[in-house]
Amino acid sequence: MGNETQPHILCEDVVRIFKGEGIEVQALQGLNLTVMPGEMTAVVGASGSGKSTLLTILSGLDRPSAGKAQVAGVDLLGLSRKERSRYQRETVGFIWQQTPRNLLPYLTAAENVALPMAITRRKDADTRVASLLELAGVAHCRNRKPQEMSGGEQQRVALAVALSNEPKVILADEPTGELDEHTSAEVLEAMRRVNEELGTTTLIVTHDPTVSEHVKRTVQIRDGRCSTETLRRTGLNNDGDEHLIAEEFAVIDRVGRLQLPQEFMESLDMKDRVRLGLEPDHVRVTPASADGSPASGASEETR
Ligand SMILES: Nc1ncnc2c1ncn2[C@@H]1O[C@H](COP(=O)(O)OP(=O)(O)OP(=O)(O)O)[C@@H](O)[C@H]1O
Repeated sequence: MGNETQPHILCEDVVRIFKGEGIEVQALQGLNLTVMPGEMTAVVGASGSGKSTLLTILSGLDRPSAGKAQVAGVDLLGLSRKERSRYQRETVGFIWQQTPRNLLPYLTAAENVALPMAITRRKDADTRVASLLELAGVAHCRNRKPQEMSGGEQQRVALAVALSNEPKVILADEPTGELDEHTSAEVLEAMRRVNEELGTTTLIVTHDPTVSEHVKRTVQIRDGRCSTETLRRTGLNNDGDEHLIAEEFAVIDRVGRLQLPQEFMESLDMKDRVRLGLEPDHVRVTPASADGSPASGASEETR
């Protein structure tokens, strides 16, 4: 399994620039992301924020213009063609939004799950097919072809397919994008169960904010960078009952850059420059007026 104290997903200052006729789009603008082994993380963001670009890079289908991207110790910048197909077959498993991309229409669920193992010549394929379909909650679909299954069942079979060669990391691109809320919840629940039982590191990229309710960690991507993170954990209230606690954090990178929430900036009319003050246990950020003097109501730093 390699060194499990190393991140399973590591992006450092990842930049992806698309150049067209006279225009240049910076889809990723120095993105930093670390996902440790066994974590299940959702990356959420508005349309155009760079989510698909990130997933395409992590899946080995595209390369960053600059920066470092590693998955399970594999450096995605320097992959040869052969190494890339091995990476895609054995190191990562994929679930795409469009079910035809996940499953072959003329094969049954069991045959779809067995197919990647035929390529890697696994000897335990039969028992794995049964146990993975069971784990994904679709054992009853074993002999059905995709068109004989609901959208949610197809995505859960896709999860079993993605797991067939025991990947270290599952990458899912909008896996619930074409499903209603109830069916989405079933698919996400299956993903959570797999993550808990097999410990497979899971990254879900989505614009659907309800996905956050099913994972412990949600990273918000804005303008091609990770801006905030929400961590969820269970805690006890005064009556001793368990309840969910969600805490939002700003992301700070290795050189100290962080993004202030838009609403904070608007509320205090912060633009162009701010004053920073180091306090014993926090850093103070104070708006400055255009000429550099403190904005009205803001206190001057005492020396
Ligand atoms: N091949 C490409 N050529 C030019 N620009 C691109 C290309 N792919 C993505 N972009 C641009 O990069 C930015 C990020 O796109 P990306 O698809 O990663 O966003 P997204 O968050 O996945 O959006 P959505 O949720 O709509 O899929 C957008 O401005 C997009 O127009």
